[in-house]
Amino acid sequence: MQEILEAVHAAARPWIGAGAPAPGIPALARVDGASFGVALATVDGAVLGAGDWCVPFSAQSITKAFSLALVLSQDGTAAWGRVGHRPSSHRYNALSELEAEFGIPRNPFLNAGALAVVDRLLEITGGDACASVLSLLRTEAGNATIGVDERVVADELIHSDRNVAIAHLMAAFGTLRHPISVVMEHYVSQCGIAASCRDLALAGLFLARGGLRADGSRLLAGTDVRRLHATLLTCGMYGASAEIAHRIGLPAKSGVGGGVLAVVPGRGVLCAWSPGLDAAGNSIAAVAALEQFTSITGWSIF
Ligand SMILES: NC(=O)CC[C@H](N)C(=O)O
Repeated sequence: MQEILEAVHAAARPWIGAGAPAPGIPALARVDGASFGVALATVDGAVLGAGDWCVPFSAQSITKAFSLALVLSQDGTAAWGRVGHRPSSHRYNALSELEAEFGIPRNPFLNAGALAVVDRLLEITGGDACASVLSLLRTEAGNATIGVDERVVADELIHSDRNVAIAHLMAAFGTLRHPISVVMEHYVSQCGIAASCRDLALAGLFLARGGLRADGSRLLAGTDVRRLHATLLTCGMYGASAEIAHRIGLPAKSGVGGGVLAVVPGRGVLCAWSPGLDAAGNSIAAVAALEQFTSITGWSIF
């Protein structure tokens, strides 16, 4: 497997540096565009990687899968009453679809959907939404040093007009229960969590284990894991989700920090990272790496 990850790194090399950093978060644009890492954590306890696989980067929207898992663990099927599970062809921070659909976000991985999930998580945790996501990541990854990059958070709060507009629109429709400033603070802090490919692959293993955490306790029921996987496959890579399903064939979640997390149910979790993004907001080199990995190994849900 180590050789395969090295081959994946080599195959991704022509794509490293391609694309652009996320617009509107200057701290992300300062990350070295030549960075690349890929990690694999397996259900039988192996964790390995290539390139910058132990370097922390801004997890951004990858954290949306973890906050959703926490809400699903509490609410189960009822979670889907506040947020849909249909794909969107709009950008992750679009407003028009939300207005047309009466303030109910299409899916939990759009910014609107993630704000609705954070709003519910604030209720569940008694106001500690971001801390609960951080704690889940730290415990599952076995790394207490995973933290929030406050420079990224500060930059994002300065450039948050669009997300604040989304929150106001949802508040106008009655979708949010907490003050907009509180929801925004927790959402942006959650997005600002910095973790490495290694950390994220380990932290996501409960998805590959059918909902079981590292200590053997159950985080999610089987039905909720299945629904989370289906939503990742169809919505996790934004407007490019169908294209990515075609290329990689795994439930996956990207973030504008350049990371992509992909789950191989029953086998393990992959995380690839490289900062350059395509127009949909997905890392070009990370997607190329995951495509190469599934082509070599045949690990796919199809
Ligand atoms: N796609 C992403 O990773 C978007 C997250 C980013 N923090 C935002 O709100 O715009």
